[in-house]
Amino acid sequence: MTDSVSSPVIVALDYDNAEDALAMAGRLDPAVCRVKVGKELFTIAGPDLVRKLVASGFEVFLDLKFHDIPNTVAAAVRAAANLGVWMVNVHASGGERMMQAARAVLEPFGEMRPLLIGVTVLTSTAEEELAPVGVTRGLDEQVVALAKLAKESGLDGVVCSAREASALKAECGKGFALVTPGIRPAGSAADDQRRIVTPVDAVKGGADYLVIGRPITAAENPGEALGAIVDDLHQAQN
Ligand SMILES: O=C(O)c1cc(=O)[nH]c(=O)n1[C@@H]1O[C@H](COP(=O)(O)O)[C@@H](O)[C@H]1O
Repeated sequence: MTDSVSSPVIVALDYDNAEDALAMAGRLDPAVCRVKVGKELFTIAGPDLVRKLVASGFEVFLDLKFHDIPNTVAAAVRAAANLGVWMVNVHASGGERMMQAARAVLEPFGEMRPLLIGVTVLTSTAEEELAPVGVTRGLDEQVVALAKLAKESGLDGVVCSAREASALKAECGKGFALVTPGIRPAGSAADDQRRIVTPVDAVKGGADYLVIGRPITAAENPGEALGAIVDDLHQAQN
């Protein structure tokens, strides 16, 4: 894990065009936060946009949540590594062979390889939504089981809700990164998220990275919104 960035915040650049994404990145400081490129932006703006963000000094989380046969996922993860991203993710529910293949393909990149992260249960998912898709154990149990599988498959960490962070730290250990979306400063709208936690509580619970989109990008002054979150985190640390 790198500590070249002074806060654990990863700003989700969820835009439908490269110009808006680059404009937002231009208002952020790569020494203070990282940025995330997800499915919509990548589908529209593609690898060029990722290269531009990397070239402007940002550590980029390429959030495409790969889930496919092992060969296809491994090839996609290699392509992401070739873009110079800092973090890339796959769905842990894709299984052990898929995750192992994704991890193996990063070996030749050595220390330059991106962190490989497994998605457990999306933060927009509520407990009652699991049974209809065939998951009969409880949500917390499912998150822990997928995180353990991701760890055994050689991954560097998982995406989970900060609500599950302390249980996962206990199960998976300190060096296993917990990346937590569904972060909402007190008083912000939950939007479509279901398992939300404030930034300070997330870090106190053991989250290593906080993925934050709308509370920053939809704020009247995104720089101030980020600054307020970072200040709260620093105060909570001291
Ligand atoms: O992998 C992710 O980043 C992710 C996983 C998850 O379980 N939940 C989740 O919200 N995300 C992403 O995190 C971001 C959250 O954005 P906001 O809800 O606007 O803060 C979005 O880009 C989501 O795609």
